[in-house]
Amino acid sequence: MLEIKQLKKTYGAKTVVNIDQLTISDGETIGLVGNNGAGKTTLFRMLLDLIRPDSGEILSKEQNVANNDHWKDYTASYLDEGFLIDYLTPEEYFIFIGSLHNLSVAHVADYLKQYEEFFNGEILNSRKYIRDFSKGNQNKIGIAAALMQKPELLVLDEPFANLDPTTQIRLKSLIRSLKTTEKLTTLISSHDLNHVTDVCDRIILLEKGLIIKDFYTDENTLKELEAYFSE
Ligand SMILES: Nc1ncnc2c1ncn2[C@@H]1O[C@H](COP(=O)(O)OP(=O)(O)OP(=O)(O)O)[C@@H](O)[C@H]1O
Repeated sequence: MLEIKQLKKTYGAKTVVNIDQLTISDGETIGLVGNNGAGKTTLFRMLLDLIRPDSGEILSKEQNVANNDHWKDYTASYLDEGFLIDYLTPEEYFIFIGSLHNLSVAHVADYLKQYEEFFNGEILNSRKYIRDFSKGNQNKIGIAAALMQKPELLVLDEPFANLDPTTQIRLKSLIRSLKTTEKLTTLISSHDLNHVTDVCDRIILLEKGLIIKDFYTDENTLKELEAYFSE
């Protein structure tokens, strides 16, 4: 699905992403971990062509994301509330996103039914603008909207942050079920080592833009990561 080659991004004198080679296969659920400033969001932003690398490339289905738009047909993402439209209600936003994917209002309403539990009664029919929702509820809106296009690749930046424990657990079930039913490839950055090792089958550890570890999760992964981060 993805191939990263000699990717570098610098800000001033500081190299914030420096990845020589990385391949991500179809259907993998990848957890990107690393302390503040490790380069996780910068990597995601380059993957979504929101910023350009200084050198190197990111190939999605063998095509450079910086040179063509094909990846947009099958890639969904929610990085932060900048992806939302503040002055719309959630319903208006979902209908707008649906229209981008040629979905009718009725289709969108039908799609949203499956998120009833995930929304926990707090999102729909609330007569509030998106800007007036809590950060956690904004996350839920962004994630549900991202999934509307039935993506093959999903990119989520710290999706567990600001979610209540019940929704964190529901989000993990959602990610697992999309992996099984849709063979979705997912990239998640997270500071929550527990959740990320629980839901991901592969962990990539970034430090100062470099990949320090890249391994498949097993029953020892959480302990190994905790040991690494407590050094
Ligand atoms: N536009 C920018 N201008 C200058 N420096 C930047 C810019 N964007 C990011 N950086 C720097 O790049 C480094 C990596 O930032 P990034 O946000 O990718 O880290 P992160 O791993 O996502 O961190 P966090 O866990 O805190 O979200 C940081 O040192 C940050 O200050």
